[in-house]
Order: sequence, then structure tokens, then C-alpha cells
Amino acid sequence: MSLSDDSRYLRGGPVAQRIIAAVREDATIAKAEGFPPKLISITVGDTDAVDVYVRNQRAKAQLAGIDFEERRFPATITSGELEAAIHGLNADPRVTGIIIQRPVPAHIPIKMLQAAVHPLKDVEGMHPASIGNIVYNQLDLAPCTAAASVELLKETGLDLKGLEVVIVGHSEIVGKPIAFLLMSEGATVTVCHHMTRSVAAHARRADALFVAVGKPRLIKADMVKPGAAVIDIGINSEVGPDGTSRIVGDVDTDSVKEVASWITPVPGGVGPLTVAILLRNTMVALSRQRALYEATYGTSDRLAAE
Ligand SMILES: NC(=O)C1=CN([C@@H]2O[C@H](COP(=O)(O)OP(=O)(O)OC[C@H]3O[C@@H](n4cnc5c(N)ncnc54)[C@H](OP(=O)(O)O)[C@@H]3O)[C@@H](O)[C@H]2O)C=CC1
Ligand SMILES: Nc1nc(=O)c2c([nH]1)NC[C@@H]1CN(c3ccc(C(=O)N[C@@H](CCC(=O)O)C(=O)O)cc3)C=[N+]21
Repeated sequence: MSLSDDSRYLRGGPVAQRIIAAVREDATIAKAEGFPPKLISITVGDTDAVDVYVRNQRAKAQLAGIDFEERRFPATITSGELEAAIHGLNADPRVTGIIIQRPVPAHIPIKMLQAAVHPLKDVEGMHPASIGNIVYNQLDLAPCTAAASVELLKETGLDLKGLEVVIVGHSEIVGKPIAFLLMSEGATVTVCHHMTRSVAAHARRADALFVAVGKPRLIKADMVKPGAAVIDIGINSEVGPDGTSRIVGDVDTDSVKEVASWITPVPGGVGPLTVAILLRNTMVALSRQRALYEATYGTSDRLAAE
């Protein structure tokens, strides 16, 4: 069966396109009212997966009518210098949202950086105060990849209540928020990580398996329950047999798709939806900023006010 007509593939593109079209409408109105949305990406050092993400952020932001600017810093920068740069962006009224690309070099405390971003400009909901909102089931501005992964699982039509879900990987930005989002949907959630005794034994029980580790082909067909939904979040750059670089996930897709009922392809699965949700979150941040502006100045139309 060809890729395009295989219904087992859960594709992010169509959902992403719908979100981007809606963002574009919102952005057009916001611009006309004096609030052009602008997203700033902060990259520290060099990571392949970040390069792919930023490239797509720029392309899709342009489609959606959101200004996009990348600030790149060398891996040798100090945390104090980075914090100062973030404070400058917090104070700039033209900046709607700030995303700090992960990972950052080991000498920079990531939590301190996330805490430096003003919560109203925190488009990934990663400020220590914001991430707590998902514990309270307040989900309108959740970390983008986690939200994208759960959204794709919902595309299967599976009832999430009581669903056996296994997540492999427990990072702050992906695995942990997915666990919280799914708990709030009523799923029974198991989280595996590098200390888990047998990832395979857990994975084989899963009706839905989420994988966010960063290791190509970690998940093989014998680790997947027949009929399961497999959400592959990994983005790994690999040099193919022809010498060109390509992107692969964490799942051995060719073999796993013979066992699973649904699988997200890489590329074309979670990635495009992550980008779309980041842009949508930027508009959520803008509307919160506008609400504050209105409470202060009595109007949310900045152009009319001036
Ligand atoms: N498609 C998308 O939108 C996105 C994709 N990604 C990709 O997802 C992957 C993971 O990203 P991220 O969560 O940020 O990465 P991290 O490196 O922060 O986390 C990786 C996680 O995997 C766990 N782990 C490592 N080895 C194993 C193993 N052998 N078995 C089980 N668990 C293991 C680690 O556990 P421990 O901490 O205990 O060592 C850790 O929790 C990467 O490929 C990244 O590029 C990330 C974000 C968005
Ligand atoms: N703070 C932070 N948040 C993140 O969400 C985050 C991060 N840091 N660091 C890097 C990883 C990686 N990541 C990707 C998201 C989308 C694509 C994406 O658009 N992928 C396309 C690739 C298409 C192409 O090849 O161009 C796809 O999978 O189809 C890739 C990678 C987000 N991450």
C-alpha cells in the first residue's frame, strides 16, 4: 500500500493546516487593530532537531501572518547574558511570544531561563508557574508537542477514558506534560524512562504508545500490542544510504506499522502539528495581553486609541 492511501498513518498536516488558517484570520484582525503578533525564537548552540523546528516555525509563521525572528546565541554564552536578553524581550511591547529552544548547553539552568520569560509571553506554557496549570486541567496554553501528540491520538476516535497509555520518555517539555494531559482525559497512564526495568514489557500493554526519547528505531514491532496507536515524537537526523540527511523518529515505522492500527509518520506526523499549535499559542498569548491592555486603557483597539 502506498503511504498516501494507508489509513494507518495519522498525519499532522491536515489538522495543522486548519489551525494555521484560523490563526491567519485572527492575526489579520489583530494587525488591523494595532496588535501585530510577533514570535521570537531563542536558540543556544546547535542541535539538528532545533534547526528543523525553527525552519518550519519561520515558514509557517509567514503563512499565518505572524512576524518571526530568530535570535541565535553561541553555546559559550553565560546564563546572565541570556537572562538579560530575555528581559529585553519581555519589556519590548512589539514582542508577543518567546520560545526557548531546547536543549540548552548543560551550564545553563533551563528552569531559570524559562522563569525569566514573562508568563504573558510564555507561548509554550513552560514558565514554572504556567506548567502548573495543566495539573489544574487548564489546558488552553499547553506545551505544543504534548498538545499535538494528544490531538493526534484523538484523531483515531479511540475513547481516552480508561485507555491504557504508555509514554516512553519523561522530559519536562514532552513526556511529563503528555502524562498530565492524558490523565485529565481519563486515561490510565504509565511513564517509562531510562531507569525503567523493561520498557518493552510496559510498551506491549499499551493501547496507545507515545515515544519521545531521541533514539532511532528504539521501538520495534515486538514491543507493540497488535491494534495499538503509536505516536512517534522523535526527531532524529540520519544520513541515509545515499549520503543525504533525512529525519526519522524513535519508532521502527516499517515493521511497527504491520502490527499497529495507527502510527504517526516521521516526517509528517506530530512535527507539523507542533508548529501549528505554537502559532495558535502565540495568538492565545496575544489575546491575554490585549485583555490586560483593555483593562488598563479601556479599549483593545490600539490604533483607534491613538
Ligand atoms: N516532534 C516534535 O514536535 C518534537 C520532537 N522532539 C523530539 O523528541 C525526542 C525527545 O525529546 P525531549 O523529550 O526533548 O528529549 P530529552 O532528551 O529531554 O528526553 C529524553 C527522555 O528519554 C528518556 N530515555 C533515554 N533513553 C531511554 C531509553 N533507552 N528507554 C526509555 N527512555 C529513555 C530519558 O530518560 P532520563 O531522563 O531518565 O534519562 C528522557 O526522559 C527528540 O528526538 C526530540 O528531537 C522533541 C520535542 C518536540
Ligand atoms: N522548547 C522547545 N520546544 C519544542 O517543541 C522543541 C524544542 N524546544 N527543541 C527541538 C524539538 C524538536 N521539535 C520539532 C518540532 C517540529 C518539527 C517539524 O516541523 N517536523 C517536520 C519536519 C519536516 C521537515 O523535514 O522539514 C515533520 O516532522 O514533518 C521538528 C522538530 C520541537 N522541539
